[in-house]
Amino acid sequence: SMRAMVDARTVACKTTEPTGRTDKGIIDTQPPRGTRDFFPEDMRLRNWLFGEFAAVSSSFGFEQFDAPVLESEELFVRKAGEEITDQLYNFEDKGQRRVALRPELTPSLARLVLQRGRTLPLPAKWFAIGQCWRYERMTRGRRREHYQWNMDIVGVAGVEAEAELLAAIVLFFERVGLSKDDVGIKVSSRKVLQSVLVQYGIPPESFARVCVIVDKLDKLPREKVEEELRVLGVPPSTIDGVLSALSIRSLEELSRLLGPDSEAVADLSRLFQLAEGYGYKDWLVFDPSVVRGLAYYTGIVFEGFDREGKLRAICGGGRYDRLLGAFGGDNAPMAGFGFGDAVIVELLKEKGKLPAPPHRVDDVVVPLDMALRPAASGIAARLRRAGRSVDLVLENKKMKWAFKHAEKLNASRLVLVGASEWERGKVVVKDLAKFQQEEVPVEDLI
Ligand SMILES: OCc1cccc(Br)n1
Repeated sequence: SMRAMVDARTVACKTTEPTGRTDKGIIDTQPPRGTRDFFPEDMRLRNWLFGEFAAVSSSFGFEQFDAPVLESEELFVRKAGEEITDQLYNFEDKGQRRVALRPELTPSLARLVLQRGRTLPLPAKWFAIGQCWRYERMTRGRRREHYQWNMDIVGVAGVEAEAELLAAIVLFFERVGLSKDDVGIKVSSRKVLQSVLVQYGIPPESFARVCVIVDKLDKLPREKVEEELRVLGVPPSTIDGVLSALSIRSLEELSRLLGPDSEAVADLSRLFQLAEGYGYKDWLVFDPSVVRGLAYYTGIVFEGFDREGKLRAICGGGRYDRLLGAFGGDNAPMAGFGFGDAVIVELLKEKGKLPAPPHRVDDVVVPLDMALRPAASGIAARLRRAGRSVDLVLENKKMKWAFKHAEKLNASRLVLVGASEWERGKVVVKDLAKFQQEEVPVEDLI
């Protein structure tokens, strides 16, 4: 067949020329480095996952938004040494504009909020599911794109916003069959680190960079982190203070360290109290070593993790009250999270809970001879108008083939359009689940 020939010739050709064409003229059928194709079976899983994201978002009354994958580079240029901006997929376009493929959705959200300005009714509860990009040297062979679900609340200063966002994450986990024994959510506040740095006299303008470096503690050896902090002018004595604060594991201890009127303690205590109300307190783990790697977080931060500790963070988020100001606008309180499409699939696979949604149709319609093809097309049209999914057999096939085809498509019914029945204004409907058939007048067919 054509396909076999193409495959054989593709295999036979060793390398592709820079144009992507082999010396035999076949294009490279692989997707660009670091990207994925979604064949139908992959798309069915993706549609299932995104369907769960959207269902949770709407059960929280959130509205969906989107923005271009391509954004002005200035949206993402931050001087805090984040991995996400170091790996920006940026370039100059043919109009000499500095542009970038978005590495995250939050800056676009901020841009839309600024675009609406005071006309935006607050609180705004928006969600998005969008493809995000990074340009990573392929030495690490990691992906360069993923899809991320975001939920954000604009205009709520209290930790009630974070509690609501955490509730959405918990509901998602429950919906996909994961329990608090499978996953948890580490919660802290950047105000912990902030107050420690103030105690050690570190200037506030270093705060974002210190957070980005401290976030690497679970990725880099400690001396590497200490080295990066030292380069930033954070003396070793401060580092010890910071690291000891991050090893605290209870709010009582934190309160002793930071004092009774610490904002961090107040925020976290309130958050755990709300979590009790929602009923997801047991999903939370107070862990001040969680700072997250995005420069703009200012308060509560959190990240979902697998209790077996085999995988990277499942999701992450927090409060970022100063992002609009960083874009030159008036600040508004904001909190949100990002939830990628990769780790969750790995985790569900591990847990044997990854669905494999089958392709199916309601009806297969088969004309039993060529002259009845227009009639069969009319039957298919009628069924489709009634909302049924219909596979109309487009070539002249025998009954035996039609049966096998209907089974492959997990069809509920096989509708046969045959000459003798058609003369009487009827078609034969075989119920493939109950192994019974009946003659149905066309006007009664749905
Ligand atoms: O989570 C960091 C990230 C950003 C963009 C693309 C990919 Br893949 N990963």
